[in-house]
Amino acid sequence: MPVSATSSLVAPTPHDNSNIFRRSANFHPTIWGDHFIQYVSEPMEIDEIMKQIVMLKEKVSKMLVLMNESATRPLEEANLIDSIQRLGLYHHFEHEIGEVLQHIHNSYVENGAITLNEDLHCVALVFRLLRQQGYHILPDVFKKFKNEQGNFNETLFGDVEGMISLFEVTHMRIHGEDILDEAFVFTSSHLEMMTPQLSLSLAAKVNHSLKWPLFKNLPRLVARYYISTYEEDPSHDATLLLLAKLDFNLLQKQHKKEAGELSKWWKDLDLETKFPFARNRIIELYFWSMGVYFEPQYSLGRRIMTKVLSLVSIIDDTYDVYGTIEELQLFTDAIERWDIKCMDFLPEYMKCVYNSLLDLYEEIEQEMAKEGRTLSAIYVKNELIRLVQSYFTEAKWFNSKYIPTVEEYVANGIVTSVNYLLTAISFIGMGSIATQETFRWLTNRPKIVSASCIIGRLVNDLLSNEKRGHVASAIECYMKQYGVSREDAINEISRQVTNAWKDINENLLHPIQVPKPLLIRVLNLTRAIDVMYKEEDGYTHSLRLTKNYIQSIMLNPCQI
Ligand SMILES: CC(C)=CCC/C(C)=C/COP(=O)(O)OP(=O)(O)O
Repeated sequence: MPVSATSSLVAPTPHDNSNIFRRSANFHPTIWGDHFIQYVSEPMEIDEIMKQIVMLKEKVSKMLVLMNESATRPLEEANLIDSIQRLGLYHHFEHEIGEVLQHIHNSYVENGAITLNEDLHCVALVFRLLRQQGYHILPDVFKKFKNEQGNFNETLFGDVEGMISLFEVTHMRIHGEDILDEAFVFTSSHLEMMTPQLSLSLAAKVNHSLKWPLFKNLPRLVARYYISTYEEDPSHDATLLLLAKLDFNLLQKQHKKEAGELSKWWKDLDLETKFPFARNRIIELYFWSMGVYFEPQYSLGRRIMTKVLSLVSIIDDTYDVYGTIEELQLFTDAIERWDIKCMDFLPEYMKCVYNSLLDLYEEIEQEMAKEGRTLSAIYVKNELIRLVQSYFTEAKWFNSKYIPTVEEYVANGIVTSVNYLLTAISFIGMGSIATQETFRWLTNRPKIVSASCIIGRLVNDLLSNEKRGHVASAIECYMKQYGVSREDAINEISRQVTNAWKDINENLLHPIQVPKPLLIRVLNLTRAIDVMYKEEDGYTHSLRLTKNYIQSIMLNPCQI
């Protein structure tokens, strides 16, 4: 897909700006202001904590090795691994966990089928852990929980833990797994009905699972929640809990500092004053980037991703809300040419974002040069150009009141979901495993990334379609094309989202085409959408759920 300039630049005719009708979206102002800037100069004082963490890690590592050597109790092993993962510690024990799961696979799986003769919770837990690891396990093992009529047994209603575990599994289902489609309907509907009869704590657990299923949640949010519930469980392992808390707090300090540095960068550019019509959400964007990779070594990736997103967000608002079609033509041309000289041809207010974008691209090039990966930067530039071209297509459609077909809309909308660009940027932060070959793979629009883009576009449309002042959303396109009600269109679009998740899940199973850590970035990008667009557009309206997320993982430390 070559990128080329589509029209020539001409200097804008001087005009009286005050006569131009400009739309306004009235976005709420920043919640955070300069709050995070104070953390830039806060001392890290990590030596003592690091020593403690190293010691605790050794203990947990020994626990895993010992368990693997004496491996006779799969439930115990699976529970330990599950706790380590939920507590946000997986990255410390990747190797040991891999060994234990391999052992479980060798001992309890034959021809893809789990042979464990255990209760629903145990079977579902082992299934989930193995599938998460990439093993292609068959869901036939759940047949034994069905009755002669082929329905799931009503006796399972008494087994809330088992029902929750099965519900969690269903989010990893792939195409053709009818039994897991049925299990999803069975568990979600019955768990919801059961909550009034449960104890307060169990009902809270059920409600949390229903709203934030593990597989679709962001790992830091999972960790913060689980650290508090694990502590309340009398059978918790004290070593594991202490390690989780210390590690969480240490990382939180790093995240706060990084967010503070980005806040300062944003403030120094003074983009808030220069683009009063745009959303001012630098901290929300850092949270988004942290969702993609939270681990300490990905600081560069988080920095670059947040900066790019903050400029993309201004550009999106310019195309959706503020810019006239003539101005947008000029900006699109300038981006296609990618040349600082184009600044002279842009309206005054656009110059700053154009200049900042070119500066940022230079920063990315320099960072990549340090790692001997200069060529990688070009993929980011190409994705940015495609994004802006697609924004312009939407603006032209809106301007001419054209309602595209669903196919036309989605082909363009998967680009404006921003996830192709974000995947390329996430690879920038992954070091040498993101080779030229993997970037080329990305350029060929692999299914897993396209599915993530489809989810990004459609979920955004499902949650914000009523309030949009711009191009017709997927729902409206579908309603017009097929002459159906809004409700029917929403059902169909939701079905497409479910299917796209199945594509993602399928492409995470072995054999995989690129290193798993790169695929995890795509998964996390998609999780970020699920979290951000939970009950509302939590990016635009960040005062409620998003604010709580940020407070819980970026500000509130765990009490030791
Ligand atoms: C993925 C991220 C964090 C991108 C940066 C900001 C952005 C464009 C958010 C989506 O806004 P929107 O809901 O207005 O998008 P659209 O205009 O495409 O509907």
